[in-house]
Amino acid sequence: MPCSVGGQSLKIAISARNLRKVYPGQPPVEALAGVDIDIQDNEFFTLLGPSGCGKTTLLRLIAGFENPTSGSLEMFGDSILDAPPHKRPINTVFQSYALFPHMTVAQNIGFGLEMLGKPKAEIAATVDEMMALVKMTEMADRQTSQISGGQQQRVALARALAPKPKVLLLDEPLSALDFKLRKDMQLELKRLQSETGITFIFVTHDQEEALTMSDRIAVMEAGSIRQIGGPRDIYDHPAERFVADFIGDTNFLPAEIDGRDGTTARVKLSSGQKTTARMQEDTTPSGKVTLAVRPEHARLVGEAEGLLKGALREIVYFGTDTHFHVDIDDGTRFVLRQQNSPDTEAGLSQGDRVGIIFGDGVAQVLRD
Ligand SMILES: Nc1ncnc2c1ncn2[C@@H]1O[C@H](COP(=O)(O)OP(=O)(O)OP(=O)(O)O)[C@@H](O)[C@H]1O
Repeated sequence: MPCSVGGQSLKIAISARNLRKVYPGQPPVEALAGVDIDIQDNEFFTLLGPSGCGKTTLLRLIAGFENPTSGSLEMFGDSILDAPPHKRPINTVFQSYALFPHMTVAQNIGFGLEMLGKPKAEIAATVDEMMALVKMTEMADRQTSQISGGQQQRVALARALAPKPKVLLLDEPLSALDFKLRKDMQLELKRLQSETGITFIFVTHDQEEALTMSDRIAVMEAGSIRQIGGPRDIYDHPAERFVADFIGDTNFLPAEIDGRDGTTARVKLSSGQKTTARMQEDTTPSGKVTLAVRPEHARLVGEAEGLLKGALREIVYFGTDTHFHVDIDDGTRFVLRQQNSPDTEAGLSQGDRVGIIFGDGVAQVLRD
């Protein structure tokens, strides 16, 4: 199913409409509550959300390990609901790599191809290609019980990529790795995706991981998708309180809508000062609203210049940056994060009256 974004024709790899999954039980669990999603061919797409929000269920429906209760699910324009898992050009990498410990690296990578009955020469060529791709050629003859966790992860990836699936599903594949290895593998996965051109659908509950790796992110909560967008879009312009809260730290401010021009709203803050804020195209807020402002997007100034005014409550030094906690006069707490330089904090102490400013369009109007 082609569609057009910015004049470019894009193919949709996976498309779901009103996809529901209810697990039977007492009471039944609605794991997906009507999901609409279009995942483009060749993109690194991430499903992000807290534990139990339905990420794995959505992957399992796409893979064919579960059937939906209702709704449609298409791959490149054709329904896949009647296709069993092995007939879908989709492969999955799980959190537990599920490698065969008594087989070598090369045998593990070639195993799926052998099951598919591919000719020996083709298997050998693909295994070589995959080992080079994940940089494991030198370990071809090692048993997978004799390699490290990070290397096992590479082998699991190579094995999943070997049959050249059109879509690769990755269910928290980095969560068993330590911090440093995880960082390295994040970059590695991104490289693998762009080199192979395969659509990656990646599941994580780690917001930083999602922001680092993804072309687009779907933020999920309680079986629903709350927002889909690029990392910057999701971070700088969260559409609702859940997204703003789940991804990074945010200040929430009461305000009143004073007019609108497209996606720009004129707003009046509790101090009576006016500024402009961004809003989603599909919302029509009026009257009292809540704004979100990231701590690093605001600056401390003298009280007279402030859009908001208040008293400095706490100064917390973090090495690279300092957090300033301000009790605003309307009773709310505002936290600012400023990068440290030799003159940061100069002359400021607890109890001082201060002003807070942020640029036009920096604040985001949240959906109710
Ligand atoms: N086989 C099942 N039978 C009954 N309920 C299930 C089953 N699998 C998942 N659930 C429930 O469905 C909801 C969604 O689960 P799912 O595993 O999709 O969430 P998740 O976002 O992947 O969570 P996590 O990050 O913890 O893996 C949860 O409430 C879970 O308890």
